Amino acid sequence: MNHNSQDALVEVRNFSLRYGRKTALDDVSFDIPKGRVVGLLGHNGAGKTSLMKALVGLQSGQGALRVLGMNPQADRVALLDQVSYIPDVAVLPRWARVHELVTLMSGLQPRFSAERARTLIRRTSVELGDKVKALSKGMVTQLHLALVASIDTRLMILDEPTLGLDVLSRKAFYEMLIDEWCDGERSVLISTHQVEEIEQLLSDVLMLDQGRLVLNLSLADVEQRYVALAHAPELADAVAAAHPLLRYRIHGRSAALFDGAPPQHLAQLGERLRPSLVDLFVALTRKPEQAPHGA
Ligand SMILES: Nc1ncnc2c1ncn2[C@@H]1O[C@H](COP(=O)(O)OP(=O)(O)OP(=O)(O)O)[C@@H](O)[C@H]1O
Repeated sequence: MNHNSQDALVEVRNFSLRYGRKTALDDVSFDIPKGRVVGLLGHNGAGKTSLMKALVGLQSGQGALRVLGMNPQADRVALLDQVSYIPDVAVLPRWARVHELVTLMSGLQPRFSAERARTLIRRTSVELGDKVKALSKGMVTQLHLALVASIDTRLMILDEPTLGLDVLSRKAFYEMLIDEWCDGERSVLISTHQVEEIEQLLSDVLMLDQGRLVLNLSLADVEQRYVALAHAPELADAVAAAHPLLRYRIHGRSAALFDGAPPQHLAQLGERLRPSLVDLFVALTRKPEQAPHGA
């Protein structure tokens, strides 16, 4: 995602963030242009939440951040009005009824459209007369998305929004996000551990590994750059000698993942496949001691 910074909604340059002696983000740089759906992937503790908090000015660090042309630390109040942010521990007031939340938001948020919120809530299984405390976890998440998507902003930041939801609720959440939010102008940055589910939605991917950005690529470029090669088991030694990033199995077949084209003699003997984001994630973020001793 190295685009003309003029239309970047987010610009991060050499950004590091420490908690005491613990480095949570280490010299991270990337842009998010408009119209993107960017997945932020990383193991537990990789720095995803720290990065998202920094982008909305809730955490400070060293380096340069610009979000919607603003400095998140200096312009935090103005920025929080213009970014739709759902933190990982999002809570809605339990005592309220849904229509009361809509009224409350209208009073608090100048860019909030109550009419749009009611329309979006009608898409969910939540009723306007329901009490928040009577809703299931999945319903609360849908409601939260409906409320946040009714704020007219250009950037949505979602920190593990579907944590704890079943597969149908997750699907409903993502459908609403794509249908109601992504219009080619707005962008969304979304962190998740459910890599397989979100892969089809993403235009770009950022991978963090222990605070370092190990991948920043569009999905189209991922496909160009990385090659998965399914091969006969007899070729295992020859494949290992070519130093793939990962040796694993695809649909029960031996396979290897290469950064760039595999050597010609191997490419001819194997079948080139599209690597999945999960496989790439594993390859780029595993610790050396986790490397298998044979595929
Ligand atoms: N308030 C804090 N004080 C000290 N260390 C912290 C604090 N918040 C996070 N950390 C540390 O910073 C690192 C990054 O944490 P962060 O929450 O950003 O990771 P994450 O990728 O969001 O993880 P998860 O997927 O588990 O939510 C971790 O090592 C964590 O222990």
